[in-house]
Amino acid sequence: MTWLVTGGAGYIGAHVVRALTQAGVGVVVLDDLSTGDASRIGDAPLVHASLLDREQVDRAITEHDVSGVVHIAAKKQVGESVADPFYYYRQNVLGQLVLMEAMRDHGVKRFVFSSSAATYGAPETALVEEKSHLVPESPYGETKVVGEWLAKDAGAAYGVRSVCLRYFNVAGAATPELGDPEAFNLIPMVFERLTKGERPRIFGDDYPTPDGTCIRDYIHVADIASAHLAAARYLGGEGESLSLNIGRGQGSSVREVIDVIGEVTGLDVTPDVVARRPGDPPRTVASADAIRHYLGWEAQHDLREMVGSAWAGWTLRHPEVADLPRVR
Ligand SMILES: O=c1ccn([C@@H]2O[C@H](COP(=O)(O)OP(=O)(O)O[C@H]3O[C@H](CO)[C@H](O)[C@H](O)[C@H]3O)[C@@H](O)[C@H]2O)c(=O)[nH]1
Repeated sequence: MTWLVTGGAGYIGAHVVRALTQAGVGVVVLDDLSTGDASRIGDAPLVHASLLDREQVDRAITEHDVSGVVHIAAKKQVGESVADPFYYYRQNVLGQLVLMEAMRDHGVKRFVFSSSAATYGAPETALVEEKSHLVPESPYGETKVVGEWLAKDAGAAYGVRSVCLRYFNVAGAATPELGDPEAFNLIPMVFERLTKGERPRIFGDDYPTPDGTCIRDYIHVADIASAHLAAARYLGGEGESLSLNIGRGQGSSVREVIDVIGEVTGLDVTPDVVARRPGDPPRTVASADAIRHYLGWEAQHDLREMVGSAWAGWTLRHPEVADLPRVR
C-alpha cells in the first residue's frame, strides 16, 4: 500500500517521508513547495501541487494507488494566523476539506493528521491529557481543532479512521540536511541571534514557573516521524480513531534550553530578558501516556540531542558560525 504524505517536502514532512520509506512503506508526496524543498524527499515521487487543486489531489491518489494519507501540509505561524485568519482557514481547513472529499470519493479510509498542542490553548494542568478541553487561542490553533472535527465527522459518516497527532514543541534534525531552515521557534531563533553576534532573548522571566521562564515539552523531529509510522501501522488494524499527544512528558524552561545551547555550541549565551510575548502560556507539557498505551510509542531523544542536531543543521547552512568566539 502507498501513503500520500501532504507537505512531505517540509521540515517535519521530510522526516516522516524518511521514516516511512526506511520502514519499507510506499510513499507519494504532495507539496506546493511554498516552504518545502524537493531535495528533501530523496527518491519519493512528488506531485507538485496545492491541496486546493482537486484534480491534482485526485491524480496523486489514483496514479499511486493510495490507501492512506498522512496530512501534514499546513500553515503554522501563530502570529501570521492572527494577522490573516482567512488565509489560515483557506490553506488549512479548506485544503483539508478538498483532500478529505477526494479521500471519500476514492475510498481512502486511513488518515493521520498533524494536529498541535495549540488546540489546548493555555492548559490548566501540569501534564495535558487528550481529554482536556480544546480552547485554542489563535486562528492557527482553531484550524487544527476544526481539522480534528473534520477527521472525526469523516469517521462517523464515511468510515474514515484517523489518528490526530498533537505535536508539542518540535526541534532537531535526523540529518543536518533535514534541519529546519526557518527561525520561527526558540532554538533556531537563538541560533540566529548568536550568528549575528547578538544575545539570545528571553520573552519574560516573571512567569509562575521555577525559574520564571516558560516551560515547553520539546520533542525531536525524528521522534515525531516515528510516531507517524506507528500511527500508520495502527490504522492497518481495526483500532478506533484517536487523538494523541506527541510529547516526552518532560518540560524544559527557556533558560534551560538556552543553557543547553551554550553547552552544545560553546558560545556565550548570556541572555537579555525582554517583555513577555503576548499569548505565551506559562507551561505546556504533554501527558505521553495515551500514545504509549495505544501505539506503543515513546520518545527516544533528549533535549541535548535536539539542540546538537539542530546546531549541526544550522552550521551546514551558516558556515560562518565557525568564526564566532568560543567561551568554552
Ligand atoms: O527568542 C525567543 C523565542 C522564544 N522564546 C520563548 O520560548 C518558548 C517557546 O517558543 P516557540 O516559539 O519555540 O514555541 P511556542 O510554544 O510558542 O509555539 C509552539 O506552540 C504553539 C502553540 O501554542 C504552536 O503550535 C507553534 O507552532 C509551536 O511552535 C516561548 O515561551 C517563547 O516565549 C523566547 O523566550 N525567546
